[in-house]
Formats: sequence, structure tokens, C-alpha cells
Amino acid sequence: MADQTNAQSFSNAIWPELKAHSDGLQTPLKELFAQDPNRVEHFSMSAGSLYLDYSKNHLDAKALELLATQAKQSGLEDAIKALIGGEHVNNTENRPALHTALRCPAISPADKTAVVAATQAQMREFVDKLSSGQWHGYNGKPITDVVNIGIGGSDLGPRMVVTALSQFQQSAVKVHFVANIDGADLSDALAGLHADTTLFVVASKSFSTLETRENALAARAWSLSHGCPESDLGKHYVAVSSNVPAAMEFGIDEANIFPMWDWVGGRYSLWSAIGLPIAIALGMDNFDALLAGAANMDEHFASAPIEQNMPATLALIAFWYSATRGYQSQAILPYAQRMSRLPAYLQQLDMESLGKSVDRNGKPLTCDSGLVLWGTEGTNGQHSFHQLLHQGTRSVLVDFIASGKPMSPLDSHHSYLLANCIGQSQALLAGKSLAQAKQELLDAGKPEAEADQIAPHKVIPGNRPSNTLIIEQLDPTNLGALIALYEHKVYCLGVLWGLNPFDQWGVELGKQLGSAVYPALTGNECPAEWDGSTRNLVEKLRLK
Ligand SMILES: O=P(O)(O)OC[C@H]1O[C@](O)(CO)[C@@H](O)[C@@H]1O
Repeated sequence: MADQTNAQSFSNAIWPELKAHSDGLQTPLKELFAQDPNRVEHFSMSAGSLYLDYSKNHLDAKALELLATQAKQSGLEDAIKALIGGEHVNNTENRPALHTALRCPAISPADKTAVVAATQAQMREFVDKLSSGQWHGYNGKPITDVVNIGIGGSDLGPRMVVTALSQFQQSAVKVHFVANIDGADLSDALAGLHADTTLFVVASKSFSTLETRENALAARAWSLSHGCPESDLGKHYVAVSSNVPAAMEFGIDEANIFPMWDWVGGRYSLWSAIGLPIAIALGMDNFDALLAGAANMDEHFASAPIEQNMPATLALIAFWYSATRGYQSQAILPYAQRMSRLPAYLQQLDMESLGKSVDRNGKPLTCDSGLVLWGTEGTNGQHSFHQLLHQGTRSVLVDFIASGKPMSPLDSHHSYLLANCIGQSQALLAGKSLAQAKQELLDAGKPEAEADQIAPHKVIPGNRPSNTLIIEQLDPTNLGALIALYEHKVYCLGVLWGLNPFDQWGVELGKQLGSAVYPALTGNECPAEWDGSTRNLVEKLRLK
């Protein structure tokens, strides 16, 4: 892979022109639509069953052309090939990032096909046994509940997909998730479960993560104290890990360890055996459909020119607002209750990937990198933080996500849902002027003086950008494509900013210090060299 650096990105020949064009492009969105009633035709695209309307952005044809040139001069076309071809795009850990090989053999390195297929076959066999009641617990009863113990990438993806696709639940086996080291998480999950019919999936790529280790040990103790003989633990514990010796040392039968590989990053791993809870809940065929949807997006990403490439377009829009207009924040607003976990999932995907301060060569970045990403499901957010989106002083880039088909038999609810989704992007664009606000008050019978006093509070600036993504319906294939879309968008942003989106060294220091604080908190001594605040907190929180 061409080792593009951030410094190079901003010394691309096109960069000064791109920045100048953005600075000069001050036409309000409303006017852009007035100038070109067919604007949406030029600023929208489809990829499979996903449709993206990005017309409500401060972009014109020239801006798109300059952005595409910026992408090309940053080496994006080669970088896409490098990713999919298995080059060591994760340069600080000297390995590829081949999540595409888990779902799109057609364009992936041939040497990965066999191992991926074998693992999928192992998953299918296991899932079939579980769902047909042929996997028995220690006293011969079939398994009724599966608890996935994992955190970060070993939790967020499977949890999000199982929640989003609950309508596609195939199995009578119920899937639960435990992630937090707060014992309440495990206790709450275990309440009401029976040790003889509960199976635990210990999901940890490294098999060394504190939360997962402690939760798995506590679960094991629960199994034993609720009647499971030690010799039968193998019937209740399986693992997904790239660290087979550690999983075996924990006591899991080698035959019940599903492999992972270092070429799959944690936050890109739901397509691997880390997706086992998805396959258990929805069935292996639906899991395959999820993979197929992602594969469709991979093929689009690999083959569409930058100008028609949906992940690249989303990335270029974020780059435009961040690099040329100083935006700091992006809201993800899925108008689908069951996609409520999507923002949390994308937070890890995006912020753990792009929250970096140095470029691929370790040189300080010359601009801001990852945006602060947040959000919740619509319409709930409208009665919460949308106030800031409409009237706050900060600029936020917004992605609305809507499903064309209802996800319940209540059709009119779906129309209200979509009407709100569209209405919100319309409000962000159009806003409300002082004159309109005053007129509304006068029409409501308020005296002139009161109208003058209140009107400024009702002004909505408008001219605020948004993307709207439409999926035909919320099903495994389309969700797979949507997730892959965001994965590839993140990759493109990494290339545009010249950073490595596949490492996450930043999380290590907190982990190390947490481990050092533990003995101080559970013992009597606090190292004298620690700062006063830390020592004080340890004293205050030490269990008496
Ligand atoms: O699957 P593991 O190795 O337990 O890691 C869990 C998570 O921890 C992290 O390494 C960082 O906290 C994530 O990147 C990862 O998804």
C-alpha cells in the first residue's frame, strides 16, 4: 500500500483549491435547492438496496469533483485494493485487515477461503444442534438460553444485529449478552436462568480481556454452584478466540473453540465466529444473508468509481465538513426502534478506528481526525437532544437512516415514523426565520410587543446539513450492507486523514492503570507517588 501520510494528504495539489472552494461556497441549502429543483438527482446514489440522499449538504458539482480528486491524490483507489487484497494496511501491527474475506470470497485472497468456510461449517453444525435441541446440558436437558460474554467488538456487533433483526429470530433458544465488569450485568443476566439449560459463549479475540475473564470465571462458579459437575462444564461453555491455549486453560474443550485470526480486527469481527450469537438467534441462513449483504457492499466498494462509490462519498462528506469547515461531531439517527444499538456499535467502529493524533508514520496530524459520534433511535431523540441540533450553536453532521417497510403490523405508526424522519431533515435545512416566527405568534393572537419579544427564541437557523440513508427493509441482507457501508466509510476516512484505522493503542493505558489501582483499592496501600486526586478517590471508594 502506498504509505500515504496526513501531511501528504494536506499537501495534495488539489487541497488549496478544495479548501478555497469550500470557503467560497456559502450559498444556503435552501437556495441551492431553489437554483436546481432536480438537485436530488445529482446528489443521490444507490448501492444494491441502499439509497443515499446527500443533497442536503453544502456541496455543488465542483465540490464533488474536487473531493474526488482529493481522494485520488490521497491514494484511495490503491488503498481500497490494498485492503481487499490483504496487504498489511494495519501498518503498526504489521497485518492485514481482512474482514471482507469473511463474507466476500469472490474478491478476497484465496488462502483465506478454506479456513473461513471451515469455521462457518463448524458454526452451522453447532447452531443446528442447539436449535434442534440436540445439544444437551449436564442433566440431559436441551439448552434454552445462551449467554454471550464478551466486550467491545466481541459484544457490540452481535448485540446490535440480534436486536435489529429480532423479527428474524428462528430459534427457541434465547440469547443474552453480558459485557460490563459491573457484576450487576452478569447477575441481571443470570437471574431467572437455569444452570442445566444455559450455555455460555466466551467471546474474546485475545482471551485476556479483564471484563470477559472475570465474567467468565464468575459464570463458571455459578454453573458449578448450581449443580453442574466440573466434568460436564464442557457442555455449557464454548469459546470464540484466536488464543486457543488460553481458552483451553480456562477449561473449554478444544473442539468447542471457534477460531478467529489476527487479520480480523475486534470491531470488524461480527462476520466471524464472534457472530455466533447472531447465528444462534437468527439461524445460520440469516447469518449467511447478513454476510451476503455485506459482500454486495464489498463488491460495490471494490469496483465503483470514487464518484459513485457510496462509502467513499459518505467519507468525503465527513471529510469536507471536518477538514474544511471545522465540524467536530456526527449524529447517527436510525428511525427504527430495533436499530437502537446502531449508534453504540458505530461509536466503537468509528471512534476506536479514527480517534488518532498521529499519521501512519507517527507524525502529528495537521488537522482534526475522528468526529465525535453519537445518537439514538428516532423519534425518541426528537424529544431529547434534537433541540441542540436545531437551535444550538454547534454544527453537527447528521445521518438519518430509515427503512422503507414497516417493522410492525402498525402501518400508520410507520408513516408517522418516516414523516418525522423526513420532517427533521427538512427542518434542519429550512429552519424558521425571524419574520416567520413573529408571524406565527401574531397569527396565534399574541400582541405585537410580545411577538417581538418571543420571536427570536423561536428562530431556527436552518441551513444545517444531513444525509438520509434508506434501506428497503430492515432484513439481514440490507443490515449487512449497511454495516459494511460504515466500515468502508471509516476506512476511507483513515486514508483521507492518512492514519491507521486498525489499531487502538489509546485504550491500553487506562487498562494498565486500572490493573494497578485494583490492588490499592482492595488492599490498604496506595503508592505515595500517585497524584492526590487518585489517592483520594482510592481512599474514598475502598470497600470498608
Ligand atoms: O475480544 P477481546 O480481545 O476480548 O477484546 C475486546 C475489545 O477490547 C478492545 O481491544 C479495546 O478495548 C477492542 O478493540 C476489542 O473489541
